[in-house]
Amino acid sequence: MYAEIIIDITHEKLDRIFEYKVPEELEGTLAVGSSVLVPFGNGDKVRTGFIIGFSEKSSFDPAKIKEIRGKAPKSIRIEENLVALAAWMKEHYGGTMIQALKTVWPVKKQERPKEKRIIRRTVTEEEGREWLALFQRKNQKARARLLEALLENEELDYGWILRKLGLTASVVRALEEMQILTVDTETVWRNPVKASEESQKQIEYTTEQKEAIRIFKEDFQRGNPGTYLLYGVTGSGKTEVYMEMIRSVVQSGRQAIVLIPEIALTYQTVMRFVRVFGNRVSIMNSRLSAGERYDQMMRAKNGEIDVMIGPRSALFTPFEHLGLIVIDEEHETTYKSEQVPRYHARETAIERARIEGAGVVLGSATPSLEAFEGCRRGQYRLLRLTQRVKKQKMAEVSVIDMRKELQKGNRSILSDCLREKIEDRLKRREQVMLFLNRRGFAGFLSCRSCGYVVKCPHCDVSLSWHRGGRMVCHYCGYEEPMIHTCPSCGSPHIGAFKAGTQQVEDLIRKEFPEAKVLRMDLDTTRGKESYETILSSFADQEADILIGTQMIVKGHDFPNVTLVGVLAADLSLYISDYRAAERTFALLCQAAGRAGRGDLPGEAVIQSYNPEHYSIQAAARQDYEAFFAEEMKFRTLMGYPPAAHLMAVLMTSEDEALLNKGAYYLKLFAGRIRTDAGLEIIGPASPAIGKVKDQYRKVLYLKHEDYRVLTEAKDKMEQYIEINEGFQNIRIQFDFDPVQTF
Ligand SMILES: Nc1ncnc2c1ncn2[C@@H]1O[C@H](COP(=O)(O)OP(=O)(O)OP(=O)(O)O)[C@@H](O)[C@H]1O
Ligand SMILES: [Zn+2]
Ligand SMILES: [Zn+2]
Repeated sequence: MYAEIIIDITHEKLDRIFEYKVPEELEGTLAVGSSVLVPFGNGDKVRTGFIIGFSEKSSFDPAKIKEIRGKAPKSIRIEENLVALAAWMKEHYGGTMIQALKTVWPVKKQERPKEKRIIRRTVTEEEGREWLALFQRKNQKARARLLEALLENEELDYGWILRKLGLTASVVRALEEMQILTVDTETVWRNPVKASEESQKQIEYTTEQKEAIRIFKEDFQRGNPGTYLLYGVTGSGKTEVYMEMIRSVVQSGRQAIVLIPEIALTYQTVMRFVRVFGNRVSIMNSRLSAGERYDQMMRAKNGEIDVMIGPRSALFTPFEHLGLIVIDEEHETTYKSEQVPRYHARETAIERARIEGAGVVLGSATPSLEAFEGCRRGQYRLLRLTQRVKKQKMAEVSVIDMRKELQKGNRSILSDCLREKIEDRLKRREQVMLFLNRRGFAGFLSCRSCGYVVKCPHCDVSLSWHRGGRMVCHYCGYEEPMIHTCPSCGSPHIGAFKAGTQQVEDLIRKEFPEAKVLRMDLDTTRGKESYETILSSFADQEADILIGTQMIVKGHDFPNVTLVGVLAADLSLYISDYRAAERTFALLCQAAGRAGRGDLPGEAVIQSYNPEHYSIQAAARQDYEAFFAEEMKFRTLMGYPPAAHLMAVLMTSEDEALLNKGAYYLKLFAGRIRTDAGLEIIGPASPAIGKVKDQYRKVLYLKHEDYRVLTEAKDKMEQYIEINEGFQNIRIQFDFDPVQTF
């Protein structure tokens, strides 16, 4: 018997299957996904490898095939289904098989769970009392204290009781030798979710909710759930629908994964699930330690939980009988991985569900073009929630032309209209959210006399002005003190002109000194808990105005918010990215959706320098379908996803001349791959950011309607790079249907 093995080394040249003989004594104990020790390379150094298949016959001379040395110690087998998923990911997104395996099974073997020691009384109560009397007679106080505690509780936590009673380990050992107690070591699967006392409130589903639930349940019970898009306006009760679907999945003995963008993975959201599923729910997020993540994986594998909630990587939770994957806010760009393999969680979830016979529910108020187009093509089933649960009206939206404000002589970042409405809300003691599409105190620094922009010497991006008089690079962290004269022309008129959240806060405090203001952005939420603290104090109405970046528009329910202001709505339109309009539309709708979720009607004010743009117009009317129609025309015309597929080939090197040469030859090669199929090649271009951490970057884009033509091109390019010495000092990555520009 022979095993097909992937060696645990990330190196493109070793990205192939190696055959090893399975020794007789190991036959039957190894399976696909097992990790083993094998001799490899010069001097037969022992390496770890993963088994991805078996064969009866070898394709090489059996005499030359080496033998597996043994199982890798303390290793846990990767589920066979996840090995299959990894193979699909490698094929679909590029990268090596070992990178794909490590993506679906991110647990490193040294991440052992915490161990807990427990002391148990082994004698009866009566015997115990006799021993106690003996210790007291002999004046052995420490022994007596421990035994007294054990007579009250048959089981005690070792560390805790020693600390509490001020005992040493030798006391425990003495009683252990007398066979009064035993010390057992147990593995504790740490649970980050603490089940709450609050019980779940009873709700009567709306007609639309019932219909969505019914359709899913029927398909699921028939054994062929597919992919659904739950397209529901903000506040329409999508989360309740997911929970009901999950309940039916769990009742039939299967498990569910709920993906939520990290930013929206709040205590509020998690508790809603805990109220329904108790301690059968777990979460996975980046704030958990490696050990805690391991524990959650093991709890899932051991069948101790039914529901896993988490960001993108929770998709790989090793459930035994997966029944449903929910992707909330499916349009979010964070569902695309920025590490090789650059997978998209939506596509990967659909593939995992296909392998395991599970269903996928995508939910959004502003679906991605991919999801809505998928429904139009009949690949996904559309489930609609058109009404908010309590029939609250959607916020009334007004668009303010900021160019006209300037003409009127208003140079402030607040339009007159928004200022008046804020005043009004403060009087009525209702809450306001102000949303700014940017991070930090200010944007770039430029010279008003000559136009010079201060840039990072390593990254080719502009430096940002931070409080305390420093200029900071947001890509690499480079800092220097603020300059006061222009290095190019010597003019003193150099400074920061774009507004940031901190500047908005300063302005609001000045204009509305009586208002209590909170600010939430990356700078104020660094600490572990501060994000929750800010949100809950705003929810408890301890502040009147919340100012923030995109993180405040995500999925929070603040019933007393009746006004949402969007400052500089179009900033995200100027990013050179084919998804800029889609992102702008989604952000504006989500922002407007924060207003009027309680009993009071809501209003939103969108300030823009480009108010005619269709994404802003459609967002003002909250008209997704109008936006979709307009945007699809653009994507079709330009051959962008989802109308066609796009593959970015990102090349980086420290050596600029070598990179330019490599990019030239790679393009030449790409042009010869499929001359018949109309493969379009764009570039090589210098990305918007031409240099990061002293690495130069170039990018090629390949476009085609058929995804398979692109994966074929990727395979050929990989082969070309591998045999070509010239590419040794150039790093190359592939990105399919990228969600960002390089
Ligand atoms: N049928 C219902 N009856 C009463 N309350 C409901 C019903 N469905 C949902 N709710 C409540 O309405 C609020 C909004 O619902 P939910 O959070 O599920 O909506 P959503 O569509 O996920 O919201 P969003 O995407 O805007 O964050 C929640 O407090 C939820 O408990
Ligand atoms: Zn200047
Ligand atoms: Zn930098």
